[in-house]
Amino acid sequence: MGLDKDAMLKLHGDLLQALRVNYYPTCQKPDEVVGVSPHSDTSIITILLQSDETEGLQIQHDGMWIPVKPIPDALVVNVGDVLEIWTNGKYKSIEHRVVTNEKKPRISLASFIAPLDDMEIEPLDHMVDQERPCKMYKKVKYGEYLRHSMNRKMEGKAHTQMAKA
Ligand SMILES: O=C(O)CCC(=O)C(=O)O
Ligand SMILES: [Fe+2]
Repeated sequence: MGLDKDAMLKLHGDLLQALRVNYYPTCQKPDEVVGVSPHSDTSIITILLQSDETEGLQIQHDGMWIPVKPIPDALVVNVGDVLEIWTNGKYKSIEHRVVTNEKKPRISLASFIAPLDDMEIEPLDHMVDQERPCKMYKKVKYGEYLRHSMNRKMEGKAHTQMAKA
Protein backbone atom coordinates (compact mmCIF):
# COMPACT_ATOMS: atom_id res chain seq x y z
CA MET A 1 0.00 0.00 0.00
CA GLY A 2 3.04 2.27 -0.02
CA LEU A 3 2.86 3.05 3.70
CA ASP A 4 5.47 2.99 6.47
CA LYS A 5 5.44 -0.10 8.66
CA ASP A 6 3.51 1.49 11.52
CA ALA A 7 1.38 3.89 9.44
CA MET A 8 -1.63 1.57 9.60
CA LEU A 9 -1.61 1.80 13.39
CA LYS A 10 -1.88 5.59 13.27
CA LEU A 11 -4.50 5.33 10.55
CA HIS A 12 -7.18 3.41 12.36
CA GLY A 13 -6.54 3.67 16.09
CA ASP A 14 -8.49 1.07 18.06
CA LEU A 15 -9.85 -1.86 16.13
CA LEU A 16 -12.50 -4.41 16.75
CA GLN A 17 -12.09 -8.13 16.37
CA ALA A 18 -15.21 -10.23 16.02
CA LEU A 19 -15.22 -13.99 15.84
CA ARG A 20 -17.90 -15.91 13.98
CA VAL A 21 -18.09 -19.66 14.28
CA ASN A 22 -19.86 -21.19 11.28
CA TYR A 23 -21.34 -24.68 11.42
CA TYR A 24 -22.68 -26.19 8.21
CA PRO A 25 -24.64 -29.41 8.77
CA THR A 26 -24.78 -32.02 6.01
CA CYS A 27 -27.32 -31.26 3.34
CA GLN A 28 -29.22 -33.72 1.17
CA LYS A 29 -29.48 -31.26 -1.72
CA PRO A 30 -26.12 -29.46 -1.97
CA ASP A 31 -26.99 -28.34 -5.52
CA GLU A 32 -30.02 -26.45 -4.26
CA VAL A 33 -28.91 -25.15 -0.85
CA VAL A 34 -26.02 -22.78 -0.18
CA GLY A 35 -24.24 -22.56 3.18
CA VAL A 36 -23.60 -18.80 2.90
CA SER A 37 -24.82 -16.68 -0.04
CA PRO A 38 -22.29 -14.74 -2.14
CA HIS A 39 -20.93 -11.68 -0.28
CA SER A 40 -17.79 -9.77 0.55
CA ASP A 41 -16.86 -9.12 4.18
CA THR A 42 -17.36 -5.61 5.54
CA SER A 43 -14.11 -5.92 7.53
CA ILE A 44 -10.61 -4.58 6.86
CA ILE A 45 -9.37 -8.15 6.60
CA THR A 46 -10.82 -11.49 7.65
CA ILE A 47 -8.66 -14.30 8.99
CA LEU A 48 -10.33 -17.63 8.42
CA LEU A 49 -9.60 -21.06 9.82
CA GLN A 50 -11.17 -23.96 7.94
CA SER A 51 -11.21 -26.36 10.82
CA ASP A 52 -10.84 -29.63 8.96
CA GLU A 53 -10.49 -31.07 5.47
CA THR A 54 -14.10 -30.47 4.44
CA GLU A 55 -14.35 -28.16 1.44
CA GLY A 56 -17.03 -25.50 1.13
CA LEU A 57 -15.53 -22.04 0.67
CA GLN A 58 -15.42 -20.71 -2.90
CA ILE A 59 -14.22 -17.38 -4.27
CA GLN A 60 -15.47 -15.56 -7.34
CA HIS A 61 -12.76 -15.19 -9.99
CA ASP A 62 -13.28 -14.25 -13.64
CA GLY A 63 -16.96 -15.15 -13.38
CA MET A 64 -16.28 -18.61 -11.93
CA TRP A 65 -16.51 -20.05 -8.43
CA ILE A 66 -13.10 -21.39 -7.38
CA PRO A 67 -12.85 -23.71 -4.33
CA VAL A 68 -10.44 -22.69 -1.58
CA LYS A 69 -9.17 -26.09 -0.47
CA PRO A 70 -8.39 -26.29 3.24
CA ILE A 71 -4.65 -26.66 3.91
CA PRO A 72 -3.84 -28.19 7.33
CA ASP A 73 -2.62 -25.57 9.87
CA ALA A 74 -3.03 -22.73 7.35
CA LEU A 75 -5.19 -19.64 7.65
CA VAL A 76 -7.01 -17.88 4.79
CA VAL A 77 -6.71 -14.08 4.78
CA ASN A 78 -9.44 -12.29 2.84
CA VAL A 79 -9.42 -8.63 1.83
CA GLY A 80 -12.53 -6.87 3.16
CA ASP A 81 -14.47 -3.83 1.94
CA VAL A 82 -12.63 -1.33 4.17
CA LEU A 83 -9.27 -2.22 2.61
CA GLU A 84 -10.85 -1.82 -0.83
CA ILE A 85 -12.06 1.67 0.14
CA TRP A 86 -8.75 2.73 1.76
CA THR A 87 -6.80 1.59 -1.31
CA ASN A 88 -9.27 3.33 -3.67
CA GLY A 89 -10.07 -0.03 -5.26
CA LYS A 90 -6.51 -1.27 -5.76
CA TYR A 91 -7.02 -4.21 -3.39
CA LYS A 92 -10.54 -5.52 -4.03
CA SER A 93 -12.59 -7.22 -1.35
CA ILE A 94 -13.11 -10.80 -2.36
CA GLU A 95 -16.57 -12.09 -3.20
CA HIS A 96 -17.09 -15.53 -1.70
CA ARG A 97 -19.75 -18.07 -0.80
CA VAL A 98 -19.97 -21.39 0.99
CA VAL A 99 -21.53 -24.49 -0.54
CA THR A 100 -23.00 -27.36 1.43
CA ASN A 101 -21.78 -30.93 1.55
CA GLU A 102 -23.88 -34.08 1.38
CA LYS A 103 -21.60 -36.30 3.43
CA LYS A 104 -19.69 -34.22 5.98
CA PRO A 105 -20.58 -31.28 8.20
CA ARG A 106 -18.13 -28.37 8.19
CA ILE A 107 -16.92 -25.86 10.78
CA SER A 108 -15.05 -22.64 10.10
CA LEU A 109 -13.88 -19.80 12.35
CA ALA A 110 -13.85 -16.33 10.86
CA SER A 111 -12.08 -13.52 12.67
CA PHE A 112 -13.12 -10.12 11.32
CA ILE A 113 -10.74 -7.21 11.91
CA ALA A 114 -12.77 -4.04 11.60
CA PRO A 115 -12.71 -0.34 12.56
CA LEU A 116 -14.84 1.03 15.39
CA ASP A 117 -18.32 2.28 14.41
CA ASP A 118 -17.54 6.01 14.59
CA MET A 119 -14.50 5.87 12.33
CA GLU A 120 -14.78 7.59 8.97
CA ILE A 121 -13.55 5.53 6.03
CA GLU A 122 -12.42 6.96 2.69
CA PRO A 123 -9.65 6.37 0.13
CA LEU A 124 -6.19 7.32 1.43
CA ASP A 125 -4.85 10.40 -0.36
CA HIS A 126 -1.78 8.63 -1.70
CA MET A 127 -3.93 5.88 -3.25
CA VAL A 128 -5.38 8.47 -5.62
CA ASP A 129 -2.74 8.33 -8.35
CA GLN A 130 -2.26 8.10 -12.11
CA GLU A 131 -3.83 4.66 -12.16
CA ARG A 132 -6.89 5.84 -10.20
CA PRO A 133 -6.98 9.62 -10.59
CA CYS A 134 -10.18 10.23 -8.64
CA LYS A 135 -11.66 8.94 -5.41
CA MET A 136 -13.84 5.95 -6.26
CA TYR A 137 -15.47 5.96 -2.81
CA LYS A 138 -16.94 8.68 -0.66
CA LYS A 139 -16.42 9.21 3.05
CA VAL A 140 -18.66 6.89 5.09
CA LYS A 141 -19.01 6.28 8.80
CA TYR A 142 -18.07 2.66 9.32
CA GLY A 143 -21.02 1.95 11.65
CA GLU A 144 -23.47 3.23 9.03
CA TYR A 145 -21.80 1.18 6.31
CA LEU A 146 -21.93 -1.94 8.47
CA ARG A 147 -25.58 -1.51 9.41
CA HIS A 148 -26.56 -0.78 5.80
CA SER A 149 -24.93 -4.01 4.73
CA MET A 150 -26.40 -6.06 7.60
CA ASN A 151 -29.90 -4.80 6.86
CA ARG A 152 -29.96 -6.12 3.34
CA LYS A 153 -29.90 -9.51 1.68
CA MET A 154 -26.43 -10.84 0.84
CA GLU A 155 -26.09 -10.21 -2.88
CA GLY A 156 -22.44 -10.41 -3.77
CA LYS A 157 -20.89 -6.96 -3.51
CA ALA A 158 -24.12 -4.98 -4.07
CA HIS A 159 -23.89 -3.49 -0.54
CA THR A 160 -20.61 -1.73 -1.46
CA GLN A 161 -22.55 0.62 -3.78
CA MET A 162 -23.40 2.72 -0.72
CA ALA A 163 -19.77 3.87 -0.46
CA LYS A 164 -19.22 4.45 -4.19
CA ALA A 165 -18.52 8.06 -5.19
O1 LIG B 1 -17.21 -20.73 6.22
C1 LIG B 1 -16.41 -20.10 5.53
O2 LIG B 1 -15.42 -20.63 5.02
C2 LIG B 1 -16.61 -18.64 5.25
C3 LIG B 1 -17.64 -17.99 6.11
C4 LIG B 1 -17.85 -16.55 5.73
O3 LIG B 1 -17.73 -16.16 4.60
C5 LIG B 1 -18.20 -15.56 6.77
O4 LIG B 1 -18.39 -15.96 7.93
O5 LIG B 1 -18.25 -14.36 6.44
FE1 LIG C 1 -17.48 -14.01 4.52
